[in-house]
Amino acid sequence: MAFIELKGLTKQFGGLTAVNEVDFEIEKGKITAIIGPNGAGKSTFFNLISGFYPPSAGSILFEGKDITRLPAHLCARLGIARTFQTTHLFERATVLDNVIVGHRLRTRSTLFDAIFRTKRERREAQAAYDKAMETLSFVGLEEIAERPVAGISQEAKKRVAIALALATDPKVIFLDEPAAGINPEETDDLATLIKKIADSGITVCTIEHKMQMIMGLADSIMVLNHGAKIAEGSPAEIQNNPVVIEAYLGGGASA
Ligand SMILES: Nc1ncnc2c1ncn2[C@@H]1O[C@H](COP(=O)(O)OP(=O)(O)OP(=O)(O)O)[C@@H](O)[C@H]1O
Repeated sequence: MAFIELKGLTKQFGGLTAVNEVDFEIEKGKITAIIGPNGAGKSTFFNLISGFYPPSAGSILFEGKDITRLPAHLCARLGIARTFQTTHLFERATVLDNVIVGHRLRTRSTLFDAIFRTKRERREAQAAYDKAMETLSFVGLEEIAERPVAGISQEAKKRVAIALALATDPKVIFLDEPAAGINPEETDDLATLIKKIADSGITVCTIEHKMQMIMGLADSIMVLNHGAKIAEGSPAEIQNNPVVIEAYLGGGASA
């Protein structure tokens, strides 16, 4: 049984087919990258597998269970987490409070518990705090836990976004362009963190434009172009694939 199996995955927006009959498997414990030229359908594909858009056709199996039409919050409960752009963070809240929100998704106190501070609510609040601190330590942000997000670097914000997803104890984490907008040295540091996540047993699937980073990091790569899968394989196979080179260079170029 494949860990995640996609069959004929398709998404249409009006007359435009953004993702076109993609068959793909994501292997447990590995780092998989989705790449492709601008407008290839990467973000749409990402939104389909993390439950943010229902597909127009096709199916998604997670550990053998059909999750094709499962909404995002229920996908999260099964262990599927995704990051959002750093613009989704609460800038005026602390790093720690941002991550606690991620953990709370998984706890179950009702409004009654929250108002009357029941034992269960207090227990859950403590668990959320402990989990957030553990996650911040994992991503290397323990020392700035009490700082407002507004005052930290862009690279630290990227780590907060990842910590938020990790706080839900996922089996798989989907990263949306984790290295966009940061410098080469920070990109290397982030690649080290992504490797650490995979080494801890969490499957990683990432969209990224930074080719050099992906080639050194991914176990396998899937290439989308005009919504269709045009190649998949190891970084070496993808780098030497003439169809991929053609898609990126627009044909004709001999580079
Ligand atoms: N919500 C939407 N409504 C209509 N069209 C959309 C929507 N989202 C994406 N598209 C279109 O689907 C196609 C694929 O877009 P998508 O954003 O998935 O590509 P991408 O590979 O992520 O691009 P980029 O690398 O530029 O972010 C594009 O033509 C885009 O205009």
